[in-house]
Amino acid sequence: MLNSPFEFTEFVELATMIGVAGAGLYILNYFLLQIGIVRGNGVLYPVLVIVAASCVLISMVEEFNLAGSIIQMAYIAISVIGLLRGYLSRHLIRFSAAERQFISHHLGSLKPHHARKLLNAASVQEFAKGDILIEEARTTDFLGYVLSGRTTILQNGQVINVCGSDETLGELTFGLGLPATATVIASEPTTCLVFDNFRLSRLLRRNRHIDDTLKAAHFRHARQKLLSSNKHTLRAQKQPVAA
Ligand SMILES: Nc1ncnc2c1ncn2[C@@H]1O[C@@H]2COP(=O)(O)O[C@H]2[C@H]1O
Repeated sequence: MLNSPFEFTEFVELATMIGVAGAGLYILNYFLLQIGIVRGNGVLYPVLVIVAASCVLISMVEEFNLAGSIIQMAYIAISVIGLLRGYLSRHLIRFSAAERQFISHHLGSLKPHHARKLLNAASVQEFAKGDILIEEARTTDFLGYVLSGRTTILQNGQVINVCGSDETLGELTFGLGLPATATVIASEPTTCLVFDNFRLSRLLRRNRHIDDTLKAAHFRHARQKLLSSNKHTLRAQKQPVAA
């Protein structure tokens, strides 16, 4: 209880200062969001909103305002929901064995909740020996990661390379929108993680970080393929020509 008018005035001043600090925090937080320093779906933004709203709410003890209190309590509740949702999506994520194989080879740096979003656009598909996965010169919508099996890469009907497990196929057309550089045929029963082009493109448009990580993985992979293709060419050149 406040015993004297002096203490009451001090309390009012303290409450006002807390309210002003809360207002300042609201403005700062919003400014940081707009200039891209904090992310709306990160942890810092809702935490600062909770602190700011609590400060403004405390300042209303001195002069109650129903509409203002409702707004502050709603901000706190919505931020807590956002934090809970983020926590659950980060900690209750499961991956199948096939998905873990893909992540460990391609997306080691991607956070699990981002990897989950990416893999929600993929499904496991089986291909029989002789199935054509990609046709040269066509604008294919096949983007796949080989989980097991073997594929032959042909250009103008000539074998230029072979690709097996842990290799990606169709990444050039997917990234550039240009016709496929080669034909890809399953040379034995092959299992792939195949991405749904539409869902994946929509996700990458919305999430720059996943887009950058996937592109970097494709770029690294293209280098590996170039090296293996060069080896394949050198081996073919060393083979004696049949008389
Ligand atoms: N020399 C090569 N070695 C391995 N894979 C290749 C080679 N050339 C093309 N490819 C793959 O075959 C795919 C054909 O479609 P894309 O051009 O989209 O992407 C190509 C690569 O994934």
